[in-house]
Amino acid sequence: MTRMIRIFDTTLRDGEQSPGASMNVEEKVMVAKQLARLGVDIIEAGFAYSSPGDFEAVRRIAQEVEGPTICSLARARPEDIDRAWEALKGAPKVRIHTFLSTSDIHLKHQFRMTREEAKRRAVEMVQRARSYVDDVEFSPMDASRSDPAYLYEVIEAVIAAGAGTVNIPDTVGYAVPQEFGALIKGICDKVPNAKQAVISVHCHNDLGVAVANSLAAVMNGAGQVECTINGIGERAGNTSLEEIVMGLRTRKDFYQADTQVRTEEIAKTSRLVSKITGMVVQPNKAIVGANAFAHTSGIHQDGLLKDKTTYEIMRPESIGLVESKMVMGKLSGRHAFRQRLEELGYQLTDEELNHAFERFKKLADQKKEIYEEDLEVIVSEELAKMSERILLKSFHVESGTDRVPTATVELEIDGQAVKQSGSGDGPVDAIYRTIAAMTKTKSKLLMFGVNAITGGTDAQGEVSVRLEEDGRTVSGHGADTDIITAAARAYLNALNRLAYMASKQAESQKVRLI
Ligand SMILES: CC(=O)SCCNC(=O)CCNC(=O)[C@H](O)C(C)(C)COP(=O)(O)OP(=O)(O)OC[C@H]1O[C@@H](n2cnc3c(N)ncnc32)[C@H](O)[C@@H]1OP(=O)(O)O
Ligand SMILES: CC(C)C(=O)C(=O)O
Repeated sequence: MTRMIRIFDTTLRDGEQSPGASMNVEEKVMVAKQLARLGVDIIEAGFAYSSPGDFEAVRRIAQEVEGPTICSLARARPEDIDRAWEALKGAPKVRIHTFLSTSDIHLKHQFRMTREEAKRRAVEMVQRARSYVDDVEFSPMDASRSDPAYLYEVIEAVIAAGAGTVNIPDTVGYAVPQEFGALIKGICDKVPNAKQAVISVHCHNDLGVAVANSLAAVMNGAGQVECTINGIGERAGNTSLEEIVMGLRTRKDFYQADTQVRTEEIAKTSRLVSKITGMVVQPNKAIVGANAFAHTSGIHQDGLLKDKTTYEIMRPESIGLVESKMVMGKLSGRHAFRQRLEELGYQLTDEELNHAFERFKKLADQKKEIYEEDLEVIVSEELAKMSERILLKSFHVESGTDRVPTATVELEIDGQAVKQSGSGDGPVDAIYRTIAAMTKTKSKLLMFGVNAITGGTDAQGEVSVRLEEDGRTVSGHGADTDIITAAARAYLNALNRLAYMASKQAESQKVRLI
């Protein structure tokens, strides 16, 4: 049977402990609303005692965010617990999360408390929190470096005092997966009342194993995982929400566990947190990194084109991305090259494709990534070998402040001379409208751009246009010292490409019919 693991998001508390990641109240409310859309079970909205801003953030989130339980952190001190309650009171689903260390290192050097004093304080503060709310969580800070026998004693005592969740933190990221899994198993097996509470885990990533530790904990009985979006948090960060959630969802067969998270909201939430905190997600980050669904090598691209499951264990749509990305570069093969050209609207014969592919490989040796524009230059030069159906013979334009711009154009279309006049809003518009009428094109002009290739008033001007017809998009270029001539050439260049592609498609359909 699949167990449902609670997701406790602490992006707004531990996540905010990342250097430079602090968020203002409005930003925190915005993130919390997105976390609710994501479907997390609990949002740790902040540490109410720590500052007036955090108090206000906890208060606003508790009042305004519907769905998840809203939680405030509080030290094991009466003033912290009282302040947490002040921020949370009146809201429907709230939790107070109090904590105190159990490791001798912390008790001796930071708290200057005996084990007995710490246990008594923990119990008193859980009871105080329970006097305000039903839902109380206790964390024995630095649990993974604590004496297990003493840790079990404290856990038993706080559960008896009313803690419904006991969270086991690997505060300094010291534990490794087998060890941490065994610690959770020890707690579940040896603490007599462990079943009366949810055992949670909170792992830090100092050794890069926060997610692995959390998964090991789930295998050994943990029912809640604390985590942050993009894995942000104190020092090397926390367990990343997207990794734990997708790990459990993708390997439900193995873990027999899942979460209620709406994974389609993951990419959006990751982008929001990154934008607000200014913490850029590394490109190779699992799940949400820019490369997580990008395929570069020819063999992988070929496999994917045949069937996505060959090289993808999750679909990008499952985290809210539109599709996986094939990066065109020196490691790409012919299958992916043809596919990308077809997406751009080019249908090439095998021979044309082979020529273009050779040129593409040469270019890819010189450039890290090949963009659409590079592919278009390669293909257009291949296509330039084709015979042009429409040739410009001459044109004449009249325009001025006191007359309607008119153009007279002479073309050769499939060997036939044609001449026609027309008008427009300006000299270029007059020429374009006249050519469109002469060629009977149904194409739409998507883009028109002018660039000076050299400086001065005698500069060579380059015009680029982009046309769309029947789902095919092409660009056309024309250069001349006369900008109107350059514009006419660019338009005809694009029209010739559209005509060529339409004829290629018609040919391939004919072949298929035969
Ligand atoms: C593992 C974690 O991530 S825990 C969460 C960490 N987050 C933060 O610290 C962010 C918010 N913190 C703050 O704004 C401040 O530290 C405050 C407002 C909480 C306290 O500020 P100050 O009163 O100036 O104390 P300061 O931060 O210098 O020292 C911490 C004090 O809290 C005590 N303390 C720390 N944790 C706890 C705890 N869980 N329970 C009881 N007392 C604690 C320390 O022993 C120390 O007490 P002392 O002054 O008697 O020596
Ligand atoms: C407050 C606790 C859960 C914590 O953040 C830690 O120990 O890292």
